[in-house]
Amino acid sequence: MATRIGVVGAAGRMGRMLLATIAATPGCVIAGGTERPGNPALGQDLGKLAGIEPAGVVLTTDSDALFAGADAVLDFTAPAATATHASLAAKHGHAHIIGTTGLEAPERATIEAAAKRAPIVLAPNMSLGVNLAMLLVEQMAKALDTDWDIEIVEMHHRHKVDAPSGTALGLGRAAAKGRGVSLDSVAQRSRDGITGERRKGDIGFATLRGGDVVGEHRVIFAAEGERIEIGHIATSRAIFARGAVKAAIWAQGKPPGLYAMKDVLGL
Ligand SMILES: NC(=O)C1=CN([C@@H]2O[C@H](COP(=O)(O)OP(=O)(O)OC[C@H]3O[C@@H](n4cnc5c(N)ncnc54)[C@H](O)[C@@H]3O)[C@@H](O)[C@H]2O)C=CC1
Ligand SMILES: O=C(O)C1=N[C@H](C(=O)O)C[C@H](O)C1
Repeated sequence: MATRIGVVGAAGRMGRMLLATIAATPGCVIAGGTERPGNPALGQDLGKLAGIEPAGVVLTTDSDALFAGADAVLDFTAPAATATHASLAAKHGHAHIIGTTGLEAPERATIEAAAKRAPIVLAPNMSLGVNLAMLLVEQMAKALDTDWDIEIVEMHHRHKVDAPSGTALGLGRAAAKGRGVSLDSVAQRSRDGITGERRKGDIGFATLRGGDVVGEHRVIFAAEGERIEIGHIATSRAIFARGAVKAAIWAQGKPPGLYAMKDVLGL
């Protein structure tokens, strides 16, 4: 039996890439796709929307029906929409794969509650490279003391609405974990004006936005006389889409729970 995978936010940048990736993955079929009311692509064939062969399923606004009929739903939308979708996943007990970033405490709480009734994979970055980098950053932060200043630089396309990126914050959480502290207690999310000297142990973030940059991240460990850098450059959204489809297949038959990409990738 094929794995039936749906996509919410199917007309978005990631949505279209996800549709094409599902169609190209052996053993998977497009179960459906949804968008917000008023989206000009509503009623279009999902294959056509993704620039591939017709899929015989059209774009609708009915996310409830999508969660009812799909084995897994991929969600790269926006925080409020993702919280609503998590409740639908809980209602139907079907897998929910969440890539949406910019989630705040209320949306996270809804997702955690939903994960008691459905398997949910939540990851700010679904690429193998970034998830490996997160593990390396944790190990490095554990090995290096606070004489090594940690700074995280990211750059994304001009349309991105949240900052710092979910991945940058994830890398920051990995570094904080390595140091045995909470990120909230050491994060410097931006700097401006007379900031005073750098506080020892802080983890700093710098955000760049421009053009069509898919996603670039650099974690810098800077000490007196030397510097170590771990970087990742995404040149195609296909890396995120492949990770999401892998997560959807992996989640089949898993008990309800909140999972991370490192569970999916076995890292
Ligand atoms: N975890 C990961 O690996 C990655 C995460 N992202 C994240 O995914 C999200 C989306 O990114 P993009 O595709 O670039 O944005 P986008 O703006 O191109 O697409 C989002 C789509 O979701 C739709 N949407 C919003 N509310 C909806 C609702 N209630 N029902 C159905 N559709 C709805 C929008 O109309 C839009 O088409 C962002 O939070 C981004 O940071 C992006 C790439 C990789
Ligand atoms: O908005 C994007 O495009 C991306 N968002 C994710 C993030 O916030 O980290 C992942 C990726 O870098 C692309």
